[in-house]
Amino acid sequence: MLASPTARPAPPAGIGSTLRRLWPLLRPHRRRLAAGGVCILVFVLCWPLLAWLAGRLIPAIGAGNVVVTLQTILAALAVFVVQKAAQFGQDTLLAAPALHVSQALRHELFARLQRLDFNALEKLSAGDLTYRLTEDADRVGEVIYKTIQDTTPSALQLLAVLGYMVWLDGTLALATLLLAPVVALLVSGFGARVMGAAERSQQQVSELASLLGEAIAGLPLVRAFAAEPWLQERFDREIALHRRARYRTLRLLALQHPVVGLLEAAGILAVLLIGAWRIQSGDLNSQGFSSYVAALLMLIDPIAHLTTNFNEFQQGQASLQRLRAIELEPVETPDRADAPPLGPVKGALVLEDVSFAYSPGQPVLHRVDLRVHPGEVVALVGPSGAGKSTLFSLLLRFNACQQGRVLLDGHDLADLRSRDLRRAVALVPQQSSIFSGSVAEAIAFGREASPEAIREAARIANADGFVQNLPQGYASRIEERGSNFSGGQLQRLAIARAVLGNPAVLLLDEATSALDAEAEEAVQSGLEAAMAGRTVLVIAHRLATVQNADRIVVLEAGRIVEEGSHNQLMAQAGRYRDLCERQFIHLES
Ligand SMILES: Nc1ncnc2c1ncn2[C@@H]1O[C@H](COP(=O)(O)OP(=O)(O)OP(=O)(O)O)[C@@H](O)[C@H]1O
Repeated sequence: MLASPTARPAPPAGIGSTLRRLWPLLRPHRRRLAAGGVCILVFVLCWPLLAWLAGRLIPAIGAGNVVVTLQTILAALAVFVVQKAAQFGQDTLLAAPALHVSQALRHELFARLQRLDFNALEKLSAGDLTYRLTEDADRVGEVIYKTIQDTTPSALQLLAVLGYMVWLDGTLALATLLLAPVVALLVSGFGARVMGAAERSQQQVSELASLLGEAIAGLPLVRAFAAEPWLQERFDREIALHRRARYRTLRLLALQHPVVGLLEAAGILAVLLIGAWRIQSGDLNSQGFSSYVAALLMLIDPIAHLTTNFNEFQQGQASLQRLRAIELEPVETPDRADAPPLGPVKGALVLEDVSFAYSPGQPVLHRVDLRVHPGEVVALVGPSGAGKSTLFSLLLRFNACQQGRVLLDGHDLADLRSRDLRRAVALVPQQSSIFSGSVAEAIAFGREASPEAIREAARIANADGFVQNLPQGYASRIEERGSNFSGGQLQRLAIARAVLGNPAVLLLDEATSALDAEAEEAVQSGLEAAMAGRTVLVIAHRLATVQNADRIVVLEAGRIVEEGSHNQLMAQAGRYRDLCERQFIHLES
């Protein structure tokens, strides 16, 4: 029952490919980015200026020179005001593009999800996908924001301050710089390990989300089977795995901060020693050295930011990779560029020598030939796994047959625009999944429809009566999974949704769930009205539909084994009669 597979992993992405992936999303915001860039520049250039002022200030304080001290403090204050204003500009100007990018990323991914190949989609877990589109997308957005608004200024600050230090005293700067590669190596080494650990921990959360998705949907069933301890144990196992994976990441991060911090402290102490030697040998004066130390202290902040951001960048890359994995899943075959629009449809369906397999070498439909005339009602019956739902999936072009052709009014379905096809062929699924929202929205389901058209569809489906009796009529809210409506009411809404666009063909997957006699009668009367004047293919479970159908087609192991009216097939004493006797014997008698 639980946890379907997660999307396959994408190959590892480097920083370059990450930026290449994100740049098209950033491009529309280049003006704001440029303005933000100017603010960053002002912000960054203020640092060497402040270091220079510190060089003047510290000796002036030491000499008790109040005038110079006051002048320098006022100048520093002015620089701080400019710098903080630039920082505000940079943060506000760059926040919008960063947020837009994460929104665009989510939009693209959701659009991709809507186009995914049905088989690929069915194999993916809803919980895992939800996690990717929420948490992973959020993390990527956060990294984009940080990279633009924090990492870039920090890196530039580092460069500007280092440049100033080299200008002050090359030898001292060289000694300082010798430490930098050691720090950089350690940081990047840690980064790679943090990324690996983060990926494992995110994968674990995904699996947790898959389990939760299934658990929440199946909670009534779990309770009915008293399987709570089993599910709890399974959940506990997942959260323990998650805790362990998360702990590994946190331990790495915990180790990284003191190691980098220690290196920095040792570096500063070494610089102080070398500074004393430079002053002694007369190569540097105390003002220059004060300035140098101030600049050195100004390096700590950007290094700390860069280290943290680098880790977050690595974690963000793990998330981006998980998002990219969705992009690698196959999508539905797009419509042919020259697909002609489908005019008015009569509803003639033809399956010509159709064979289909989900996996190579395991055919589910074998050389099926079927002709359904406009307005005809054909019931599909057959044992479980015979291929009835698969046949429906071909008629909606959720799947394409590997051999033969499926035609609607003489047009090969492969040549039609999927949107046209799905407007002409409407589905009433077995489980009437209705989206939350108002009743009118649930019937319209994204299509332009006047209130009258919606009401008319509901009237046909025998739903208008009960909807009118709701306190807010068609504006009444349907909760998630239709929990505030009865099974029969939801089925009638699903019928209304199907007939709204006046489709020529109706595919009915009759609900097998037991409705009470009254609800069943209400649904049945809705169905009969909906079927009038349309070609109907029905996966039949109700005896009434089977008996009233113009033709009954018996499918077995992917082949049509019998065809005819109820009476003809009963007279034949073949598979159909056998099925009837087994399934409906009490009704027959
Ligand atoms: N997405 C899929 N991937 C692989 N195999 C599938 C998939 N869907 C269905 N099958 C297989 O194809 C065969 C036909 O399944 P199908 O759902 O079409 O049968 P059915 O007649 O509708 O059964 P039921 O009455 O139980 O719904 C079964 O063996 C099933 O296991």
